[in-house]
Amino acid sequence: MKQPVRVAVTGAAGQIGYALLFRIASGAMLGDDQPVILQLLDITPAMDALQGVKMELDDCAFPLLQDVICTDDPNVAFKDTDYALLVGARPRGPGMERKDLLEANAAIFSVQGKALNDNASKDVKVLVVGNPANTNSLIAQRNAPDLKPRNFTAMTRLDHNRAMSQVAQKLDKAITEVTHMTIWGNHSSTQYPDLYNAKVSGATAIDNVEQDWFENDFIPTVQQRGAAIIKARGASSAASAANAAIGHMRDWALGSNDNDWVSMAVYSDGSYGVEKGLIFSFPCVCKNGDWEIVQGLELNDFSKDKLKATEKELAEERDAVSHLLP
Ligand SMILES: NC(=O)C1=CN([C@@H]2O[C@H](COP(=O)(O)OP(=O)(O)OC[C@H]3O[C@@H](n4cnc5c(N)ncnc54)[C@H](O)[C@@H]3O)[C@@H](O)[C@H]2O)C=CC1
Ligand SMILES: O=C([O-])CC(=O)C(=O)O
Repeated sequence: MKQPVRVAVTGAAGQIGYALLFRIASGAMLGDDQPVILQLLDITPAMDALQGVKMELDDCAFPLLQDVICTDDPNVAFKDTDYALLVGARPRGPGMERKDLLEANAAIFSVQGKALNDNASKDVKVLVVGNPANTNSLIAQRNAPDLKPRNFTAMTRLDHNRAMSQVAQKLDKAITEVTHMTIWGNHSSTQYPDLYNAKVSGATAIDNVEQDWFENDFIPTVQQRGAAIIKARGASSAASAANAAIGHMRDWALGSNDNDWVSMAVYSDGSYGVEKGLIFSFPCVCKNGDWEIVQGLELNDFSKDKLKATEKELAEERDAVSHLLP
């Protein structure tokens, strides 16, 4: 039997939390031989609701779940944690862009970055889900000087999965036929879902769809999918977001599929000309508990323009929170 690992989840009493915790406890994230201790953080007024979630976790009698800690103190939630899923943040409503949440949410991530720095395992793997996810991840990273910058990531896996699904449905193919998808940049309406490098049944995806569909249907559909869900459901995506978080962490911890890659917003090392230090979504492969940016992909002028636009937005978001970046 492996030693248990500690998994901190913030915003654990919220709607993504409700779709996420049971899957972590079941082994879907870290494997069905890996015992877990859940360390759940929410704000003080949510403690009753969080206790209710803990009661339900208990009532599942998950063999891998060794303990559940519920707290409103980030220093307790992040104590010795090996994985941290930072979900707790306000969601947007209709008519808002995700960056409109910066003012409400940014401060949360400076506090939590410091608490991670002071309490977490030095190898903690951090995934930021709360929006605007890339910039919140940057804030947490910059407030955690003793941790490795590459251990702070943000979630674009949901966009990646959305893009795969759009292509599969358009071409009437099984989802497993769609590979090598890339979301470049920000988890926002400037993100660039790239079909020049994606493949369908091994062939270049862009060659199998009309240019007009790619530019005027596919790209805006993927960019605006979060807003479409808010409009339809009256609440932002939750189960699909939790599913993407499971996929992101599972691949990072256990390795991504051979002969494919995944999209992860990670600390830019300057690859593809992207400003160093931004948390930017790239194509990544994961092995041995680490990620690496896929190098050498071709970017034509169209793609380069799209990368520049989303990079510019990320730089603007960063500048807007400079007071939180030590
Ligand atoms: N990156 C992505 O692909 C996606 C990101 N999101 C974002 O995830 C976030 C959470 O969404 P939902 O679960 O639907 O929201 P929710 O409102 O249902 O839950 C958020 C939870 O966070 C808690 N919270 C607020 N401040 C906190 C703090 N300082 N510390 C700990 N907990 C805190 C709240 O009390 C609440 O329980 C939102 O910002 C949303 O926009 C949602 C979908 C996809
Ligand atoms: O759109 C939102 O605000 C929630 C989210 O990030 C998504 O569904 O991609």
